[in-house]
Amino acid sequence: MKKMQLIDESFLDKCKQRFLDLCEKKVPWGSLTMMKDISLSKKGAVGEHLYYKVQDFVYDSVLFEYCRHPTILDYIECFTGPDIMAIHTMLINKPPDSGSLTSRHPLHQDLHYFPFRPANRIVCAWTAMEDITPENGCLVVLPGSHKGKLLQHDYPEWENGVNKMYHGVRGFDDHPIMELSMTKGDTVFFHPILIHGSGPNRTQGFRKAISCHYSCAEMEFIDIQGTSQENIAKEIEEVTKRRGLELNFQDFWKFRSRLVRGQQAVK
Ligand SMILES: O=C(O)CCC(=O)C(=O)O
Ligand SMILES: [Fe+2]
Repeated sequence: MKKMQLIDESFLDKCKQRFLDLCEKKVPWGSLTMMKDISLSKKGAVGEHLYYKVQDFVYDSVLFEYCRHPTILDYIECFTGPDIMAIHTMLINKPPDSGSLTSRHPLHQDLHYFPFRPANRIVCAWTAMEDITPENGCLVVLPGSHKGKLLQHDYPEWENGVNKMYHGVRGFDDHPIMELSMTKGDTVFFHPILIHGSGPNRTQGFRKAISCHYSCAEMEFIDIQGTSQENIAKEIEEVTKRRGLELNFQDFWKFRSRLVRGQQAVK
């Protein structure tokens, strides 16, 4: 589902400024995660040219307003019901590609990252923070793929390396894809099984989008042992350990989610 100019431009400009302030360390990072592009990092890029993502902004006073946007939540409620958690937050910046094509995002299903179900009660809102086209790396989707199953994900074998956590599915490169050109403020809502990704940014400008995954408050956490999600669980647990948190995959997701409407589930 795509909604035209759902979010107003001045709010998106505020988010952009927040991102720039974070890149330049003008505001403390706190519990935010700032991620560096692997090839731009090797080339010595800094600031907006280096960071491709800020995650975990549910406690950031500026960016969290996106997750609580009343119009977005009215659409989200159709999928989740009245008690809504923001579970995964990202502002994705695509700096001009260094020529190594690391600004691509491989085709994937977001459910790969989530140890809770049911999938039909999870939905992503993704808003273009500027005009986004095939040239600067728009979203690409495989229409109808949300009716499929969760597939095996691994790091793609790209010549110049792959950014952290960019796992992808294999065998879909020849499938017909749909490119989602969007103007600033346009928002897409999509299912966590939908196969999607994004192309490289071949322009000299930046491409930014802000997104939040939501779920109903009463999700069931699942044991992913013996499933295709073991590899991402292991990777996430290693990262949290390095940060001194020692959270398991399930607790990691509980820790970073926040109620945005209705009531928290009591368990
Ligand atoms: O904004 C993009 O390029 C796609 C991001 C995405 O699908 C993700 O991080 O899961
Ligand atoms: Fe995704």
